[in-house]
Amino acid sequence: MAPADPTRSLAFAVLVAVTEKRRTIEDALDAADPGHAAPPRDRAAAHRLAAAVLRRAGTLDAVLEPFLNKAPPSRVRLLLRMGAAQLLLLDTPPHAAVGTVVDLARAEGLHPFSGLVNAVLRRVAAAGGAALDGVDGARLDVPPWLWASWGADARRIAEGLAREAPLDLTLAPGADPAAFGPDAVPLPTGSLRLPAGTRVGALPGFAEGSFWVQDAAAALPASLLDARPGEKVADLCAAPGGKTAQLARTGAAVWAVERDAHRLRRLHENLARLRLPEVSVVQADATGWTPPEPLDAVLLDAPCSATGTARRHPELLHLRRAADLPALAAEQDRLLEAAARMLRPGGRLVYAVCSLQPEEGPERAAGAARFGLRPAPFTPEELAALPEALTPDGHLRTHPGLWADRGGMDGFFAARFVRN
Ligand SMILES: C[S@@+](CC[C@H](N)C(=O)[O-])C[C@H]1O[C@@H](n2cnc3c(N)ncnc32)[C@H](O)[C@@H]1O
Repeated sequence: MAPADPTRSLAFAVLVAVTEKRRTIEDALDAADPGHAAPPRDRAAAHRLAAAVLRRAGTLDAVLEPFLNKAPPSRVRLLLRMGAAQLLLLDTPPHAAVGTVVDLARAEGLHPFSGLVNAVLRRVAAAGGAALDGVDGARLDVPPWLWASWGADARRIAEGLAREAPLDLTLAPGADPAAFGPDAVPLPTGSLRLPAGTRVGALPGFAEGSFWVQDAAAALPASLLDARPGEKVADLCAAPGGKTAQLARTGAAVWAVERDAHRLRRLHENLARLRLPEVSVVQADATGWTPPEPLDAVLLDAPCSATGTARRHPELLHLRRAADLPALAAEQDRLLEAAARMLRPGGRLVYAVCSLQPEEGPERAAGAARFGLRPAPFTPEELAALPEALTPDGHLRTHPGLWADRGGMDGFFAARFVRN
């Protein structure tokens, strides 16, 4: 029996853990490859393959359907999706895509199905790109409850989610965009964009702290807080620290508040790499934390369903449920109330979530008045670089369908308030 290819084995283990144990891709990779024993290239390839299967699962099933007489067992379906994804989405040569998945079927104890896997994938390979003709991938790849929740933007969002996300960087002051090579594109909002699949560790200036990784949309809420030198500012729910770094660069005195010890370590590491030791890092539940004195401004980047990041974390499309939202909304309200208490009268709050769900964005903002917060809408001047993200209520709303010709962006909602 041919040994299974390590990249495909790893990808399969990840897919099994995501679909059967409801793990994230990252957690599943860590469990399947403890201590990062696999070469970084294999790990990255496994991640890319698993992500492609999860991102386009509906499309892949529609392609496979005509070649199946009856529904295969779930693990066999995963193998078939892996094969079809390599053939149709990742440009893997047919002999490699089919042969490795057939070997994997045997290695995983699915011998009785290796003939079926071989026959179906050969037919998909023979059909080639034409297998995708007439398949409404945008509609099929998104669970119906999410599609319905995105209203008129659903199709554009789904089309954005179908593409791999580029790598966006926020540069430290003085870092030279030209050092990142000819493929690096400066974006109108200030981020620097590199092609999908760029390896972060290989970029110049990583160890020296010349940049941090942050989607172009994720960089907006902290800039919109407009913190100024000498102001006292809190970053609530701070790890891994992208927004803390932005705030610290303004010259404001920053408290970064994070509850989770493991994520706090990453925050410390990032701040050390970026040479931002002056940030006061606090391990605390933000709902119970009181600043030493009333604050001028607070950024609340609340925990959320994170559906806006599904380009980078396509498993979220499968893991999230509508039933998750009420508990998240209740926690977001508790955090909003706590944030309001931290502010001096006239102090500013930016509430942000990386969610596309109305329950976590506009519906939370609409109820903020009961915490003594009045709206301070963003202005067209502030969003001159991205006017399509300004809503009629003066909120920020980005989604993966925006900037389609430039590679899209994550979905974010942000609203600004002033404390009464
Ligand atoms: C959306 S992430 C924050 C991303 C971060 N602001 C950044 O830009 O890098 C949410 C974070 O909030 C933390 N968190 C969730 N609930 C919290 C609470 N009640 N108090 C403090 N931190 C909390 C989570 O551990 C997680 O690290």
